[in-house]
Amino acid sequence: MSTTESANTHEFKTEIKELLHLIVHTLYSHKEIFLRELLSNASDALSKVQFEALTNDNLYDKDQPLEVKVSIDKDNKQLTIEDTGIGMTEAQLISQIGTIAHSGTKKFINELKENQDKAKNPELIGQFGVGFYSVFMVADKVTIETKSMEADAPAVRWESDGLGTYALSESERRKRGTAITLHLKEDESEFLEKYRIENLIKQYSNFLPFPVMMEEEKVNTPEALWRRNKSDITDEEYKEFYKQVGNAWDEPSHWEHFAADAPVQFTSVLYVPKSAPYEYYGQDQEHGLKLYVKRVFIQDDCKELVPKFMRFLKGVVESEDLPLNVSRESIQNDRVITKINKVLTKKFIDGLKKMAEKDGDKYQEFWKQFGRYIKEGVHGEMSLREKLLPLLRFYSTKQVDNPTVTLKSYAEGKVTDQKAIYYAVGESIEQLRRSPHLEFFTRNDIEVLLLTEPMDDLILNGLEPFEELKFINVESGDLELPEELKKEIEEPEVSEELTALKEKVTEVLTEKISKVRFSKALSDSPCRFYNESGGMSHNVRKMMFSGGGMAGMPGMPMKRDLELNPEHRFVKALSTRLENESIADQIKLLYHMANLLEGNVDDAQELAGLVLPLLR
Ligand SMILES: Nc1ncnc2c1ncn2[C@@H]1O[C@H](COP(=O)(O)OP(=O)(O)OP(=O)(O)O)[C@@H](O)[C@H]1O
Repeated sequence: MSTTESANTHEFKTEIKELLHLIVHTLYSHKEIFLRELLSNASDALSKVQFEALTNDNLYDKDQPLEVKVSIDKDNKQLTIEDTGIGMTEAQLISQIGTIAHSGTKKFINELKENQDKAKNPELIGQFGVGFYSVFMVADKVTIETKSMEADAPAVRWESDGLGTYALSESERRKRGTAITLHLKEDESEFLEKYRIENLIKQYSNFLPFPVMMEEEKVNTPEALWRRNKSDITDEEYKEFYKQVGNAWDEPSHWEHFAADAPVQFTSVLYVPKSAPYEYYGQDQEHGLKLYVKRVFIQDDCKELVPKFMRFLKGVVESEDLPLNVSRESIQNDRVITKINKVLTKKFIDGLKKMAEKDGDKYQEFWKQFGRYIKEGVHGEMSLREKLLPLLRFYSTKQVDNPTVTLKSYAEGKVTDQKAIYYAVGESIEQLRRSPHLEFFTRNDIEVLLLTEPMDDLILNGLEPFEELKFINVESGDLELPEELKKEIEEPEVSEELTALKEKVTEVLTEKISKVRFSKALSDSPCRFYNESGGMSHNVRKMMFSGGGMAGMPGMPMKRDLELNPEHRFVKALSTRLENESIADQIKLLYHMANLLEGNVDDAQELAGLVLPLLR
């Protein structure tokens, strides 16, 4: 390459500089992970070339054995990891080594800038895989020499001290693949010790599917763990394999290892991680299952192997019944894959059921982390709904410490004539416990399920009755109460003054309220909202109108209905002040009160303006 020094020196992108800063300042207590990251990249590169070899006759250096070599040069303080994988062209080197692969990692880095506490939690950071750049924790200079599998692509050399720039030049390399040489920092000589490197390979990368060689000897055990006999595998081995296959730092909380022969042949190990992925709502959240066919790695995060709500699982599926040349496109409609999906789903759900029966505490932990995924399944997978319903767990007015209530246990505790399963949705259990909506139910000993996810309302609302009990939000205008209790909240006869108050409230709040009613449902609170006219509960409204694409959808009822407690002294007092010149402001305060009691603020400025005079 006849380029000048300045012409082949490139600047890192800002995001890479940020990542480097983060790595050096937060991950130093786990320096050794650089080796795992490099070996995992090498193994991926080997898998890709193995797959390519199936169809590509022009593959460069086709007969190279597929392996990784790790070598130490003590005199020059260098550690080299070399693979015979797919290699990189110059353009690939620039684009792949120069960007952060996972969109989640980018978001995470941004958040870290705002919340430094998170940066102190290496487990959290570990969820993202910092990748290649972890080398700069131990090296002050790194060289990559790489020759792509494309026959006519020249070999390239990349070199950087990790401080802001990297240099590209021509490389002498003739063999296909990539060699990464680390010039170790002064105090990192532990990584020049053969036993140390061997131990790390065994600890983190033992199950890589290709041999990892040191001085002509194989260090790892590249036999596929999932093909071995269950009874021969120790828990430690399963946990190790999880870390490697899931690119994880934590331990799995649960795993299922099974093989099926009919209706389709496959073997799999599925893992449930200890904690849920950092980002639930990310649209592009990855699936964690790898697909192998006849020992050849085909695809990472294969979405078709399980329904979407099971995307938090990590692990491996291998089948003999698929052709080696399956492509991403053909997988989507493949009948074998569909069958595997069915069997995996059933086995997994059965496994959870068993866990719930045998070890309630363990299931609780699972539920706290992954319950929202199961609810998503209940909502989205009609054909699985029946199977998933018994897995649901809830907090309730009678069970505020742990989510232990099932639909079945709820139904068993219903009061005479109860026709519905009542539920309330809010920000937190603490806030819900004090909600005015619950006063009536608590007084009458009717249990109410307490839910805190924005989507919960939509999910329960969409369910068919359970054992003939409909799902009804406590905010609903029609609670379908047992006959005997109906009377209790029927609109009572009230005094003339109160009737006049109702008219005044309707007039003052006409912009925000559709209907006003008196009811004795409330005990301690002066008022609450209910939904009769619009039928949309607070949470659904919030989800639909907050920022999302549905904001301002025409025809969507924005107004709510207001219920007043005729026995409350504040309401009674208001009714005696109808001629007072500040009555409109006082009524507006009533509206704000209903919001505050739900834990919300609507029009904070107006509220502040109304409260200020009271402080004079
Ligand atoms: N040994 C290698 N051979 C070929 N390509 C490589 C090699 N090492 C890295 N790459 C390329 O560089 C990219 C970036 O690697 P990096 O380790 O930073 O992230 P990643 O492996 O994609 O993700 P992760 O964060 O999970 O490690 C890889 O996706 C791959 O395309």
